[in-house]
Amino acid sequence: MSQKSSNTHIREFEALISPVEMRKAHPAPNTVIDQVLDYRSQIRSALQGDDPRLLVIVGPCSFHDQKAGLEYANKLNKLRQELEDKLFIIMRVYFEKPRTTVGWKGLINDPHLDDSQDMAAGIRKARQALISIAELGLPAATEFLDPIVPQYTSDLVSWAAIGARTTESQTHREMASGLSMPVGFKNATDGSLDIAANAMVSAQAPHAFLGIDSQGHTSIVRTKGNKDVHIILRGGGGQPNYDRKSIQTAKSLLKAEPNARRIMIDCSHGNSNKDYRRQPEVFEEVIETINQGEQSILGLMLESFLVGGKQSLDQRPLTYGQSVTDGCIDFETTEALLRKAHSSLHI
Ligand SMILES: O=C[C@H](O)[C@H](O)COP(=O)(O)O
Ligand SMILES: C=C(OP(=O)(O)O)C(=O)O
Repeated sequence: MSQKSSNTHIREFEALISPVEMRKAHPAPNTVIDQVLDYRSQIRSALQGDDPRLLVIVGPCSFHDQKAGLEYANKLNKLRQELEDKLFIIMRVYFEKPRTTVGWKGLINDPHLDDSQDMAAGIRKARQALISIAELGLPAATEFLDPIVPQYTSDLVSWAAIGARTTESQTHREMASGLSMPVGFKNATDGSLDIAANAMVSAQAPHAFLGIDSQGHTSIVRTKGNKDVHIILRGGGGQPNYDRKSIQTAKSLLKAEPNARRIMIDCSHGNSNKDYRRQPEVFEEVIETINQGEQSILGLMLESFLVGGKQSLDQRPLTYGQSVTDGCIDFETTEALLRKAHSSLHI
């Protein structure tokens, strides 16, 4: 009898409902879709230098709790409406966490936070959260990690990131070339910018790759290429890269069109040396750089939640509104920072 030679390390396969069935069960109202399309086109204008407002991608490191996430979204949305003449505020609604080794992989992978990995519920919860946030009128930003996921959620996303751990991956560049929204590529965790610059070239080109269609059928996915791409400077290798010299280095590497704004600065991660309390000083220094005439900066990213810091998932009960992944600044600090930037920005 011949021995089985494939799937020897697979425990089980569990079928998932198709993207079209999921979208039917949790439909996005037409008004919401129109708004997503409008937000994407406003981000494109900012990328091209036609809209001078500063993008601020702000919100929890990971979205783990519907109630706290929506409370945060409500507060942020009020601030967004107040400051929208100078700041284009978009909420970080991150459902997928790429880990350095192992750890909780986000709401889509493990929505019950107990290693049961009920991804069917995870995708459903993610979609429900995105609909609720969109219904407030607040644009959503997310990181796409698993190339299957966009078929389930991307209709509700205005801006997407490819993370530092996947920017060099061909699979992620191919996915980005087919995404419908502007995409930012992080520099590598060791600080190198080349992989992000290469990702931007790759994602602008058409590709063909294997994926699923809206019916869930395995398909050859042929993309048109996505011109709406930029770099995200997140620091790395023990060094920050939000200073003027690093911005000049990124500019010469990218050789961007004269008016384009193709650089976003992440105030967290390597730029804060993973100390969330340092995010405000990074943010304020970049605002100062912009006020001194630097025109290539599209926006800033902040990790922020209701309560400052982070907590371990081993701790129960969990503290309401506090990050279960990277440390975040609290909402009060975030609000003060954004108000100050709004009054000091010369745009
Ligand atoms: O933004 C989140 C984390 O920095 C990223 O997912 C890596 O986390 P880890 O190093 O704790 O695994
Ligand atoms: C994982 C993230 O960042 P990075 O890819 O820069 O580590 C993130 O922004 O959540």
